[in-house]
Amino acid sequence: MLDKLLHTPEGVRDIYNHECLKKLTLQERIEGVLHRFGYQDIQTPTFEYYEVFNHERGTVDTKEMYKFFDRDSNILVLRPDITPSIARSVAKYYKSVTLPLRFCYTGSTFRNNESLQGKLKEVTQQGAELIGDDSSQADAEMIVFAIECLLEAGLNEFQIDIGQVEFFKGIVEEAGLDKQTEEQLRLLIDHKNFFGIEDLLSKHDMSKEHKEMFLKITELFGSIEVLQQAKEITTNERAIKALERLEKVYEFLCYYGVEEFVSFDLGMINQLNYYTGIIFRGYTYGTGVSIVDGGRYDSLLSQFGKDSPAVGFAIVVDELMLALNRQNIEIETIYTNTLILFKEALTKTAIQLTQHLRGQGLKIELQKLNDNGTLEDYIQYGKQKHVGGIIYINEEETVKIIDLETNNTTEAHLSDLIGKEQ
Ligand SMILES: N[C@@H](Cc1c[nH]c[nH+]1)C(=O)O
Repeated sequence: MLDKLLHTPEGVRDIYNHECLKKLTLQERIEGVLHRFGYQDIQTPTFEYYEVFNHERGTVDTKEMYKFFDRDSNILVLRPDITPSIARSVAKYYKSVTLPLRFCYTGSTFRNNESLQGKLKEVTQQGAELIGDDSSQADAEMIVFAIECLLEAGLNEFQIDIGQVEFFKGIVEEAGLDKQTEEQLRLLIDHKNFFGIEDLLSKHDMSKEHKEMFLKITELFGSIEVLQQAKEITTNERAIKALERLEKVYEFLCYYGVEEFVSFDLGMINQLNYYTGIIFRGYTYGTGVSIVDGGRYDSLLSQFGKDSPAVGFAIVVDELMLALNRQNIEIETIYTNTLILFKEALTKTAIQLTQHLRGQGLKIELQKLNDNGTLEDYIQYGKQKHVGGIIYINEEETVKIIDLETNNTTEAHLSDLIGKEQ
C-alpha cells in the first residue's frame, strides 16, 4: 500500500527542484528556436478518440497505447504522438488553406512500451510541423531546424541519420512481397539483422538479385557516397526517385552549412507507418534511443479530409536531458528567487517589503523564521532550493542581504529597499 502511495508506476517519474528548472530552461531555449523559424504555437488535447491514432493512421502499434473509455463508452487514447492530432486539427480548422502552415508544440506523449526496454512511458516532445509544402527544400528545413534545436540545447556531438521509405518500398513492390513479409523484413533491416533477413528471404520465392538487394540495404549507411552505392544496386524507378530526392535535400543542407551533422541510412525504415518520404533520427552518445524523430507524411492529412503534404519532427526532451547530463553539458539556469526571512514581530514590515518587491517583478519567497530555527538553517535551505539570496529582517530599520552564490553579506536600510514613498 505504502509502496503505491509514494511511488510512481514504472516508466513515469517526478521531475523536481533543480532538474525541473533545467528541463524548463531547456524547453524555453528550444521554443526560442521554434519561434525563430517562424512557427506558431498550437496545443491539442492530451487524449483523443482512438480513431485519431488507430492502425490506419500509422502511428505506434495499438498495443503501445493507453486506452480508456468516456461516459458514452467511446474509446479514448492518451496521445502516443502529437502529429496525428495536429493533422486532425489542421484538417478541421484550415481545410481550405492552400498556402503553407507552420506549427510548433511542446507536450507529453504516452507510450505503453515493454518495461524491459527501460524506456520512459511519458516523455515531453517539442516539435514542429510544416503543412502544405511538398518540396525538398521543406525536407531540408526540418532537418536544419532539428539541428539548430540540438545546438541551442548545448549539444555538439550528434548525428542526424537520414533515410527514405520510398527506397525500400520501391524494391519491395518490385520483388512482389506480401504485406506481412514486408513488415517482418522492415524490422529485420532496421535492426541490421543480416542472418534474420537471409533466413526470411530463403523462405520466399524471389529472384537472387532481389535477395541480394535486401541484404545490401543493411550496409547502405554512411556519408553521401551511400546514395551513389544505392543507385548501383537498383534500377527501380521509385527507389531511384527517392535517392534523387535525398541528393537534392543534401544540396540544400550544404547551403545551410550543416552537412557535418548528417549521415544517410537507407536501412532505417522501421519508423512510424505514416511516413511517405524522407525520415530522420537524431542520435548522440549517452542515450541509446533517438533524441529526434521526424519525416514526411504526405497522406496523413487526407485521412482527416484535407489533402495536403506535410513534414515535421519532434525532439524527445527527456532523452536530450539525459544525454546532456551524461555528456556533462550544463544547462545554465539562473536563480532569481529571493527569500525574505523575518522574525514574527516584524511580520508587517516583511509583508510590506514583499509586496513592494513582487510589485517590481521580483520573485519573492516569504518565510517566517521558525522559533528554534537559525539563519544558518535557512541559508542551507536556500542553497538546496537554489535561491539566489536572502533578505533577513530581524530589526526595524535595517536588513541583512545574503548572496547565496558568493556568501557575501551586506546590510541595507529598509527605506532604501521599499522606496521613499513608504
Ligand atoms: N510524431 C513523430 C515525430 C514527427 C513529428 N512530425 C513528423 N514526425 C514521433 O513521435 O516520433
